[in-house]
Amino acid sequence: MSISISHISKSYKKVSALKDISFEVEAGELFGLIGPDGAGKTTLFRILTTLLIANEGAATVAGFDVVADYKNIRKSVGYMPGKFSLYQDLTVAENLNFFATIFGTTVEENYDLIKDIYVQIEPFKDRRAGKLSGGMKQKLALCCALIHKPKVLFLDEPTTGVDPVSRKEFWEMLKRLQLKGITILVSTPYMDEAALCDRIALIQDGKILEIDTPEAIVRHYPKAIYNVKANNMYQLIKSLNDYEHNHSVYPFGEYVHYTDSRTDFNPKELFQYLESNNLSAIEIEPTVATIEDTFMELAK
Ligand SMILES: Nc1ncnc2c1ncn2[C@@H]1O[C@H](COP(=O)(O)OP(=O)(O)OP(=O)(O)O)[C@@H](O)[C@H]1O
Repeated sequence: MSISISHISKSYKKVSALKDISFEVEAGELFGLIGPDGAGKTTLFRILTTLLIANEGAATVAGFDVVADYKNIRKSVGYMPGKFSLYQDLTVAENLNFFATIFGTTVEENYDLIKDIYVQIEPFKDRRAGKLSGGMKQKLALCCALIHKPKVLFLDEPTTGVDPVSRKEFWEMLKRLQLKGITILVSTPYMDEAALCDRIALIQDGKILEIDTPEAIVRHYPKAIYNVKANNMYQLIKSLNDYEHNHSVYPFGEYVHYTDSRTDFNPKELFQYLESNNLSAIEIEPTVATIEDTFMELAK
């Protein structure tokens, strides 16, 4: 077991950020914490990386208790916070050397681990970190979090604000790091990234809604789901929301995802209803649920 969290709660005065959270992450797992802004992801990361103390509960990381053994945890984990936290006035190379030095190691000693990532930012090694693009900053931050060869890597929303190509590359890098035996806990508000994890925990308002593999989470979706389209998106959503039999309605790309409250739902009936609401070019097709659908259903 690489991370074990048992009944953790944390409040900031009146705000209850985490409410009785428990789950475990296996050694070598790529585990995703999926939830919207304010769900409590950063608070949990800060507790696990010993920067914050929980009000209740206990947790261990790499076998060490987050309170009693905090010094050992700091040596064994890498943490990439959500906000860029490297030294903006130091160059790429200086930042990396700095982090290696404070962990009592050298860039050369662990170069193998970061090589794949570092070669991409090496052409800019003399550029100040503050002057890098978003994707470059993210790669440098990842190199700095890895430079002491951590057993467990914590990545808090590493792809927020990063372009789609860099996001894809980043996840490919994570998969390669996982193959090197590093346990990874990564948080993201992007549901498409959830599918790339071995297991995920869906979190909202400080509570875990479900924990499972992405495939199983989608399989547990309880309803038949439909892609609905028409000539006027705004009017379509309004009409569906007004439809007395709707169970859920929300925009999903160019479609609206619709579920019906009845077990004997007939799409033709809905078609006629939409027509009577002056909509045209209507399409109603069954579709498969995504993690986002499951999240919306559980969060209802
Ligand atoms: N230092 C603080 N003082 C008061 N409230 C806080 C503090 N830090 C976080 N909170 C509140 O705790 C809740 C959880 O915040 P947290 O930052 O852990 O969520 P998050 O899932 O990481 O979201 P985000 O991506 O917005 O940071 C939110 O309601 C937030 O406003």
